Amino acid sequence: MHTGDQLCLTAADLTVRTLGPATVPSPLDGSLLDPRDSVHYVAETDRVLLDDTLDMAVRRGLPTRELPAFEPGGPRSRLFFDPPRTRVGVVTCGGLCPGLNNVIRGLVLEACGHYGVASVTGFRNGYRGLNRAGAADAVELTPAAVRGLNDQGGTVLGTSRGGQDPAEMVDTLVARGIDVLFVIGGDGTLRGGQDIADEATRRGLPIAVVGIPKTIDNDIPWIDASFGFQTAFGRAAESIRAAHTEARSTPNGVGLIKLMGRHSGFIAAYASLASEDVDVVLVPEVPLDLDGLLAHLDRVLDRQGHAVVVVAEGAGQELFAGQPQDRDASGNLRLGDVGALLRDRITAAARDGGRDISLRYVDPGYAIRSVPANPFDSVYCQRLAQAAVHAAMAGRTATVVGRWHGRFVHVPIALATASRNQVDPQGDLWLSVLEATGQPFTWSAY
Ligand SMILES: Nc1ncnc2c1ncn2[C@@H]1O[C@H](COP(=O)(O)OP(=O)(O)OP(=O)(O)O)[C@@H](O)[C@H]1O
Ligand SMILES: O=P(O)(O)OC[C@H]1O[C@](O)(CO)[C@@H](O)[C@@H]1O
Ligand SMILES: [Mg+2]
Repeated sequence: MHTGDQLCLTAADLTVRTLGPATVPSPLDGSLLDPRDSVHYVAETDRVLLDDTLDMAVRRGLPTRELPAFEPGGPRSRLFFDPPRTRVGVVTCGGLCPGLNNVIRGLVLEACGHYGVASVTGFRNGYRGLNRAGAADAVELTPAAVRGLNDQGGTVLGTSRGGQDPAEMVDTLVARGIDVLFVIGGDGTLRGGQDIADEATRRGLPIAVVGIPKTIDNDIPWIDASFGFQTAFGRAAESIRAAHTEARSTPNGVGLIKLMGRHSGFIAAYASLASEDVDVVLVPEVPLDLDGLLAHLDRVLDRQGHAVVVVAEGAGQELFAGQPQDRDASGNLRLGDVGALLRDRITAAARDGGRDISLRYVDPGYAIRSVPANPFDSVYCQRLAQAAVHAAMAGRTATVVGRWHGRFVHVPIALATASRNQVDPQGDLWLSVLEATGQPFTWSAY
């Protein structure tokens, strides 16, 4: 995220929607320390500052209380919903991501075990499960039903892409008496959640819609990281290590690894840094000049006898200019296959230059996102789920929970979907990549 984008935000942009006054005492009283002085409860007046450098805060020239800041996540002493009369719904949408099942389990355990809600319904196969026909497949989620889910990749509820009518989805919620809907997904899912929340508000229905940020691409802004991202890049790093071993074991060995990342190159950047032996990282955020890349590779091969190139699937799309662009059911662009293009062009350039290379092309594809969450993500998923239940029970809606600079916060969905988190080519992450790989700042200047 660019500093300039952050400085444009005001306190109003960070204000989350609330369904109404919170008057119901939390049932968490009694299960915790003395509620009068428990550090557990969040003070409603407290905030988590958006800016975490002194210079940024000073540049705003505002009194401290008026600095833009997020509402903190966590349990409130007063709730909007009365737990035993509250019905909860859960849906998972979009591509798979490590930790989906952990979040489902966490939501059920927190909502049932701690708040004692009336029921938790799982809607099957993404937003499709909320349309008239799909609702028939909904399942009851109990603590017993979610036991052991945390060890499994995928989503026990199923998922899908493709739009549904918000009015029909709200009809389903009304028919089933759902008061709180948790939407687990990426930017598309959050936009869908916002539509549902807006439709409910239009009808004067007090239904809370709270998002939990899922996406291996880590492209949701104003959140340190989406869940599953760390597991996914860890898995991707294993593929890079394998490709590196292959490359360095052969004269003029070239390892080419294609990783997911439609518009954001975080997986490629982090997995490459984790592997330490990458010579070139290509991300969607940095324009690619093929001649510059090929010239650089030639020098790397001269110098060390092998080379490792990591390419995010969204990199180098400018090389497909003029070709017809297709979209998936959710409206996401289908990208040109940059991995195959690079494989062919690197091989052809080496042949033309009289160099006999051995290129190994590795595309771990879905293997990085269908695995169970690693320990870090397991903890993160559980804590996000708890934060989501706290937020919803206190009446927050059109809100996504996340962590900002290490603290759990409530982010308005409108803000989380207004832009995309991307690798900043001027930022310190990309600088680390340049330092680790030794690749040039721009290809065209090569
Ligand atoms: N602009 C939008 N408005 C309303 N609903 C949307 C919008 N974009 C996507 N959706 C719906 O949200 C669901 C998930 O969207 P999508 O397939 O883009 O995945 P995602 O949530 O962005 O996750 P990921 O990108 O990690 O796969 C789909 O059912 C889709 O129709
Ligand atoms: O093939 P599918 O399931 O549409 O998913 C592919 C896309 O999903 C993502 O992993 C995001 O979930 C992208 O990086 C990737 O392009
Ligand atoms: Mg998306």
